[in-house]
Amino acid sequence: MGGPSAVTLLVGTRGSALALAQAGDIAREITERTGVPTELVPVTTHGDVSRESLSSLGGTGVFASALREFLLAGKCDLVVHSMKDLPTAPYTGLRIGAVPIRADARDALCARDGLTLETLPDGARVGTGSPRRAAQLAARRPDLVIVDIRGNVDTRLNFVSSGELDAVVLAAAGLGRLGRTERITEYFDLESWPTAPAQGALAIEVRDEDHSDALARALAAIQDDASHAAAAAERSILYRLEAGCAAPIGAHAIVGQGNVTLLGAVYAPDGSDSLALTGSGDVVTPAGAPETEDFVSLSSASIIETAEEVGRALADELLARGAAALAPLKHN
Ligand SMILES: NCc1[nH]cc(CCC(=O)O)c1CC(=O)O
Repeated sequence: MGGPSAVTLLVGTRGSALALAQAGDIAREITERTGVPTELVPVTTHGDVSRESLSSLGGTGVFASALREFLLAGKCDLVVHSMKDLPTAPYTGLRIGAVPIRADARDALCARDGLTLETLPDGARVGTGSPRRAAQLAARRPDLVIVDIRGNVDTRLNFVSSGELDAVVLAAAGLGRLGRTERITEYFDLESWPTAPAQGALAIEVRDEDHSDALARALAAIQDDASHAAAAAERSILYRLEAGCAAPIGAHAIVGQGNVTLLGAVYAPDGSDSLALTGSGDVVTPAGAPETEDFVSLSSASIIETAEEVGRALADELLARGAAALAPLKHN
């Protein structure tokens, strides 16, 4: 075997413009920070080619499974997922090796003529494929006509340019990665409009047993503990509720020095009711330990575990207060 300089890390990604943009960013960052060469390997998934709505596809895992099989088969060394599209159940043989610094977690309105949610005319047509966004829209503006749409980011923006819809709601992160933020007419703040668990975060998935030196250096170079812990806290709500990425659930975590705070909200699909709770916990790190590589990974694991515990406790509280009666939570 050659040394790390003889290895090229193969980065598996979906073939959509958004997936290629984010995987390209990660591949470039790995090479810049470690000197390890990287190469993108696009894989087509059922979620990319299907014209069915996200809710009818079932949501959970339609984008992830082809990539995961590709990785397990050894056809690439790591895959880049939008973390919000990644099912929360552990996948045998794979693990999340790193979560890089999270992008903007907010949702954004892209409306015609600079309109905002408040200034859209009565009965305006607003597109989204997400039951959570539909519920949040209906809660604020019951008069809106919510249209179930699918397609990649540019396809959805085109519904507005063509005049077919008055507005669409999209993730600010995706718009940013594609250089489309000039289409945003309003950002929704996370306290009143929490978004999908882990929205804006990427998950780098690797094979459990792959401990190659080049891969370990790549993962360490892009890992961001606070982003990982925040996304993990939000996702553990979904995991505990046995819900999928299509469930009408919003979450927003903030991981600061020594503390994690978490907001979780469950919506009735028609927006008529919702339940929002907050929780928090102290982040435990082994105090005074030297900053060795072992210390870094030990402290990551401990921050992430604490964050997940906060998410589980919040999910239990949501259930105790009737979340399951508000919305269909369990994925199929
Ligand atoms: N559901 C599709 C999807 N998956 C990831 C993103 C981009 C945002 C992100 O990386 O979290 C989007 C588009 C959107 O929701 O507007």
